[in-house]
Amino acid sequence: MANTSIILRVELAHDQVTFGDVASVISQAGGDVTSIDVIRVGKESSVRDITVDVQDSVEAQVVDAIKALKGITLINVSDRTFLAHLGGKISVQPSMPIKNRDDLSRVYTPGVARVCTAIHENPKKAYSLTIKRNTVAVVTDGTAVLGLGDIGPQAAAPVMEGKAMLFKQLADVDAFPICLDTTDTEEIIRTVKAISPVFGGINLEDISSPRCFEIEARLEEELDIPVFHDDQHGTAVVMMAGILNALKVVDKPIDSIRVVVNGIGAAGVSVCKMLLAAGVQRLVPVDRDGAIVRGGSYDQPMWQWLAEQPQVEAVPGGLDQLIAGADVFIGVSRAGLLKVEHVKAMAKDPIVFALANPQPEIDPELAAPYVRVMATGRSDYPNQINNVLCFPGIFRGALDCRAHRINEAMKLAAARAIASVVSEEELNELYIIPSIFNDHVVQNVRHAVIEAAIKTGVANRIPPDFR
Ligand SMILES: NC(=O)c1ccc[n+]([C@@H]2O[C@H](COP(=O)([O-])OP(=O)(O)OC[C@H]3O[C@@H](n4cnc5c(N)ncnc54)[C@H](O)[C@@H]3O)[C@@H](O)[C@H]2O)c1
Ligand SMILES: O=C(O)C[C@H](O)C(=O)O
Ligand SMILES: [Mg+2]
Repeated sequence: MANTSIILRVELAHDQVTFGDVASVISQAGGDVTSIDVIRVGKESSVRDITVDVQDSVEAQVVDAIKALKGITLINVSDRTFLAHLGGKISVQPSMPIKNRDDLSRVYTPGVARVCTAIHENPKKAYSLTIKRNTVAVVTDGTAVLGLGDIGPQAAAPVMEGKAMLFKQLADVDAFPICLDTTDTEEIIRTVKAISPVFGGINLEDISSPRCFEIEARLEEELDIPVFHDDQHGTAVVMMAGILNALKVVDKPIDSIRVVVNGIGAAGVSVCKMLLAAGVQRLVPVDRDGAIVRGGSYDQPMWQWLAEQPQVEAVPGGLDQLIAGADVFIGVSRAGLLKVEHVKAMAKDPIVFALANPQPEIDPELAAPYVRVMATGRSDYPNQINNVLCFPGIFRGALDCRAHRINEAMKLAAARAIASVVSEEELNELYIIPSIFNDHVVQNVRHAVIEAAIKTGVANRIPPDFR
């Protein structure tokens, strides 16, 4: 289902094959030629780079078809996604060049010592005299990386580097990936606290549940900088923005809908909490062993909390039974768990948010004929519900007002701000959530978050545009 872009470097013997032959073989094998670069042209042969969009499932077929052509030598196949990762995706840039000894004695010893002393005497000066005011640590232990699961800290790094890129490009926040080689709750807490002095905020990422709940709660309590588990709250904020707008499209009030949430891990718990806070009256949380039911008894404290909420249904069962009659399905679980039969059994005008990455709970093309509003976490389909719509703006706002935490009011304000970027006139089934490239998203979220932080007393600084 996923598309990849590959670059084929080929040598064509002019007397045996034409470029037209190559293009038609590629298209017959299921590839789509998107660009051609001439690398070298000789009398007898030429070398070209052919960029081809292919579905993962037919990539090998396209390559084999090219190899089988007479007069073609396949020199190399490169995958543009891998090429984009060569050498990593971020680097550190100094804020000024060191051109002479004078510069050196200012940015380094002996000049730097006076600055160190100033911070030692007044630690708050770290915000004006170091990178602290604009720097966030993206911390993972590699245990719940996208929907890939426990792939370890080293393999998690490309995702964390990607988050750092997005922080910088979208909100000018300097973020740095910290991939920890431990899954021990206490050790993670100790380590994050120990590295925290240089950071203005901590973005926890892809740490599996239930450890993520305690890690976040303890760090929030023990640190005076904001700590935000993106998979929980970033996802819930963006989901809420999407639901607010999707409900307008189908014209159903929030207190009338029945919602099934599949996958009650880091993202799922936070999604459920936000839906309840927003007024959902009928909630069905489902995990791998079936529904978490009202009145049930669970070891996991967050599941136990859910079981005590009056809006959570008491009927046991699995997705197969419980999906019937649901107005909304929210998947934050794994690929392929929602079947077409499930969607067919939902209430009229179903809303399906299949948010597992990189593969959603249902292929949007399969679901399309039966859903009214469909959203996924991916950037290659309409309605991308991804926490990237939240984390850059929410941290931009929190850093700018030096909020010591990111509270519920700030999250709800962020959700409303994201939803409001789509105007009433623009709103439709295929456009319930703005694109991450819409400049208003980060600005609106920042503004709403600062306003909420000031109102709830967590801001330690009033930014100039709020004075
Ligand atoms: N679109 C987004 O912005 C976004 C954000 C966060 C997470 N996600 C996606 O959501 C998924 C979960 O992420 P997480 O961080 O919460 O991970 P997690 O490991 O904390 O939670 C996953 C949960 O799914 C449950 N699960 C597994 N198999 C199941 C099944 N067959 N039926 C029902 N539940 C099942 C697990 O028991 C667990 O509770 C991942 O695919 C991730 O990529 C998407
Ligand atoms: O990384 C993403 O694209 C979203 C989310 O944080 C996830 O874990 O899937
Ligand atoms: Mg994540």
